[in-house]
Amino acid sequence: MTLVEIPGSKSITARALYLAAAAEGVTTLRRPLVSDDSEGFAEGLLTLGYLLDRRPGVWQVQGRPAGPAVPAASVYCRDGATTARFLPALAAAGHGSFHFDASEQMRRRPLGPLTNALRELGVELTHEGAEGHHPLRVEARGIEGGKITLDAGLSSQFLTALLLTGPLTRRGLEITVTDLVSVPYVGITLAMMNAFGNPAHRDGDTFVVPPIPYQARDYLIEPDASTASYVLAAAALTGNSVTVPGLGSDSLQGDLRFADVLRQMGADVQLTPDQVTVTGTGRLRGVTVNMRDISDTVPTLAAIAPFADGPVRIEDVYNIRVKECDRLEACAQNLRAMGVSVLTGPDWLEIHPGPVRSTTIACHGDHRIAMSFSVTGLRVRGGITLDDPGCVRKTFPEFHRTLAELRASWGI
Ligand SMILES: O=C(O)C1=C[C@@H](OP(=O)(O)O)[C@@H](O)[C@H](O)C1
Ligand SMILES: C=C(OP(=O)(O)O)C(=O)O
Repeated sequence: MTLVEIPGSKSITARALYLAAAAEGVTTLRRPLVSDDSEGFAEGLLTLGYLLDRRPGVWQVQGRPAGPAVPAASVYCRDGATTARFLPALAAAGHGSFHFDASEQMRRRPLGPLTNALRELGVELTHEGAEGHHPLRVEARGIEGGKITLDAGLSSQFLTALLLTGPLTRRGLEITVTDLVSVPYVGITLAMMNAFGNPAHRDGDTFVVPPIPYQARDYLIEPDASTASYVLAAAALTGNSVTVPGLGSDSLQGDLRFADVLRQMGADVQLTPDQVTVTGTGRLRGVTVNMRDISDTVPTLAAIAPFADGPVRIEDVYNIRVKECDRLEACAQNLRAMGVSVLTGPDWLEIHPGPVRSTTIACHGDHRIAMSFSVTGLRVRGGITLDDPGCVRKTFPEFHRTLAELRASWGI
């Protein structure tokens, strides 16, 4: 059995930073993720005038329930959709003139349902380029609050941004969703809002957020379940064993359900409240899985699928086409380049077992494509080459070292 320390959850770090910034008092965050996404989020807060002290393993944030501490700022959100979607909503609840922009990759990703909802709430917001995309300008004068409807069928982050902002409005928010993907991420949002003192809750298709202020606290960030998927998949694929401490049945993260997919495929999975162990059994069965709730792990499953004993069909994942890249096409393209037979539809892909040959993976600047196909490389003669190995910095800067250490401990 090999113990692997996985860095903190990107989603929980982003929410914790938002909640800490909006709370009354000083919050201490323990084991935050240190990566391009979370540093981009923290630097966005610094640009908005919040006070942050970042030491190894412990970040402290001085909360400001009134909103940004500066009258004007220009925030660069890098590639991070949590930064690019949560911070404009935070700024809108304050007072001042705020400009937001992001990388080319992030500029292409949708924002419209969120910015339309903010406008519906009375926020003066203009898109400077394409409508519904970064860059944008927010003239913030606080938010009164009230009832809105939202289409979160392309991204749950639109809903999370509004939920997090609800307690900063004067009357609170009632948000009715007409569609919603990535539901477990909304569960993380509500659980963390509750942990910071706001009793936000879901009532059918409506989310209710009373205008009750957040309170600062001490908060421990769990390891990232999507990041863990690579080492868990590596164990299942190579017949080895991996334990991830700090991530077990007590986790807030839906992506830990990826371990259930590995179990369904034949791996041995042991889950305790605070750790998960996956052991490969030498057998990987073909499966059909609906991954709407856990779509960040689609590339991980696609990457081990050719070694299953039957087709692997992944369904209901339309929104992976609007992630860092069109992940459905990127998975299919790279698998085909390795000689694997793949069928795709608007929201599904089906991968057929067969021999896999060495190739250069087109990462499309997407950390998950790079990390997933690095796992495939463990079973390919000659390995695989990545055209952009550095893109893993978005969520897991130490990925290549961690994988090399695993290989060394397993002798492969
Ligand atoms: O709220 C979050 O932290 C996230 C929600 C999910 O996005 P979508 O809701 O866009 O699917 C997920 O893919 C992303 O990595 C992180
Ligand atoms: C989709 C992802 O990131 P985000 O949407 O937060 O940029 C991801 O990390 O897989």
